[in-house]
Amino acid sequence: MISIVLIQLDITPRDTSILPRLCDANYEVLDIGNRTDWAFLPPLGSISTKRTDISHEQFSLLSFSRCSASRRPTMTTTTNGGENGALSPRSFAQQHQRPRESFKGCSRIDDYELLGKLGEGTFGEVYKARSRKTGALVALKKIIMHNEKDGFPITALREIRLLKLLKHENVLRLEDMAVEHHSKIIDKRKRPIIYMATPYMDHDLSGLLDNPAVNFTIPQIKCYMLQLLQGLRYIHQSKILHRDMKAANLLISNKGILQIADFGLARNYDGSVPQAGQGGGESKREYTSLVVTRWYRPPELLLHLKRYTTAIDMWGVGCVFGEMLIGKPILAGESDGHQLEIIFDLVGSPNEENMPGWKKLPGAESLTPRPRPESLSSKFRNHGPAAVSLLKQLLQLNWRTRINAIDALEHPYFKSDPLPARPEDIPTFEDSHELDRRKFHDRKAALPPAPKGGTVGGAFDGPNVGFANGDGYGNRANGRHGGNRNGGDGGRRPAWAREQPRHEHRLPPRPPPPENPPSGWDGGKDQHDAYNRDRAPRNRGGANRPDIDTYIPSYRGARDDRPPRDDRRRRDDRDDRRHDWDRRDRDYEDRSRASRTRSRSRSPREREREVYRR
Ligand SMILES: Nc1ncnc2c1ncn2[C@@H]1O[C@H](COP(=O)(O)OP(=O)(O)OP(=O)(O)O)[C@@H](O)[C@H]1O
Repeated sequence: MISIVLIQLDITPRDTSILPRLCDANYEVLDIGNRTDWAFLPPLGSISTKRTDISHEQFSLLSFSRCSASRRPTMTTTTNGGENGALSPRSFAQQHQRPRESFKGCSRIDDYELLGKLGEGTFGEVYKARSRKTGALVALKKIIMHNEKDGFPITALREIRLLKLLKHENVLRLEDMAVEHHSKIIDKRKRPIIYMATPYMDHDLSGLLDNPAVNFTIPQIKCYMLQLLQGLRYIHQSKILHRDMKAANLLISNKGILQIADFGLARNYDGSVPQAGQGGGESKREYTSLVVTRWYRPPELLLHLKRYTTAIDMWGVGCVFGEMLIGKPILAGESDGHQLEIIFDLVGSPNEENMPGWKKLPGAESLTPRPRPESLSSKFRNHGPAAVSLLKQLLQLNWRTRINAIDALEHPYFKSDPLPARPEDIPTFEDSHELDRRKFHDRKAALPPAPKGGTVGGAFDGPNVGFANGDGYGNRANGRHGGNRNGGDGGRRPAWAREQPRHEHRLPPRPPPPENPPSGWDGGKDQHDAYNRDRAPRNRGGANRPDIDTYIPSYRGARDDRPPRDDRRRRDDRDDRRHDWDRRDRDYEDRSRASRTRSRSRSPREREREVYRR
């Protein structure tokens, strides 16, 4: 399948005949001319894992004004006239090409003033910048090229393509693309760097929850949840799976608006869109199960279901909801096996009743989970029956009946007191992004220790306070409700009836320095910090635990001794898809003999392609 076409040629009658066919196939004609580049963007979902056949230079010619599927023409004529009579293929294409004035190509990086770094992700770094043309604040996401021979990264094309098509208040907008050309003196052979420009958002949810000065109120949580569900309902109705739902991918402005971001793993799906009262339904086809950051990954993906649905994103919404309620991630697994264990601890172990067909899933074959009841109701009881009910429906083991966004929006939780806040009524906060976590951590470390044996904790509580004094979900061991400044009143009123939920220290414990440091390690402080930040928590199961740890995209295999990719070196220790070299190698070692043989016979790039094939 052609992923993107950019052709430079003299137009001949034979050549022009492809134009209407491309229009028919919903390709977007950006420009045609006698001796010029033709640029076509592919229809949604047609991006394959083959070479993108497009260089950065060519890419920078493309136009990035918004398009919509409905605007595209459909051609009913045949290439030699057909129903449209006299219309020649070339005239047809010319009539349907985008107006020339909208074809403006990318901006230059000089059009922006860089103001600082906001985040470092799997696929690039994100900077805060100001447009010199409009004065508007933007976030510039740098697209990193890993293998220049393969052309422009397919993941970035997917993300750009999807963001261009989506238009909703609760979905991040792609406003522009910017190109940075290398200075001729330094290295003019180097490829230009491309950035995606999106409106600047003051916070991401993960950064905001880490900010000790911020305490979410219940109306605020309801307001964010409603916006999240509205955005997701729109995404799912647009036939798109997000596949990386997590707090760090939810951006929030100081106007109280929440937007879903990071479509780097998103793709369109086949089959019908969710219907009210019908959960996520069934999938028509298979996709890769190696998606979603582990802490937000649903049990069916951990058990390698390939016919998954929009329900995978709804599980992530459940995790985010729980995280907002207790102020820290609710399911912080240390490996895939551990992740399943803690899921079963929370929602009960799977059986034919609560997860029909689970035993037949590829990852369940050798699994015999210890039978246990659900503990969610008691762990979240302080947040009220409506919150527990919604959380239970979002965190349902059975993906077929897990609540969908349409029904979740109608849940009584949003209609009971206290009612959701209006976005404009939510207070403003200091900017809080992924990279601010360290700043907040240091600030907390500088605070005086909480009084020994005291019941007042809140922002002064250490990382384990919830578990030491209760169960970490806002319940105290002595049976009283969370006694912090957000929720504690000695148990006289249930926490859910008050406005402030519990908010605890969310940073996971700092792991020890590496025993087998990655190549290039010299033990310097920066390296040490970066390594520790990036490193996933150690496997509690010990060396013999037959546990694997997966996250995609996995670029390095057991036999790959290339240095780690720049963008994988710095990794948030809560999101472990990006690093931990020895663990990833062990992951490959632990896989079945067949897949090991297969993976060793392929280059990391081929493995990466395989991951994205679906
Ligand atoms: N428009 C924006 N405004 C403010 N901050 C942003 C914006 N876009 C991204 N960020 C910050 O950058 C971080 C990483 O962005 P994003 O998730 O899009 O990149 P990524 O490379 O796909 O990351 P990841 O691998 O974590 O999914 C976000 O968590 C957020 O803190």
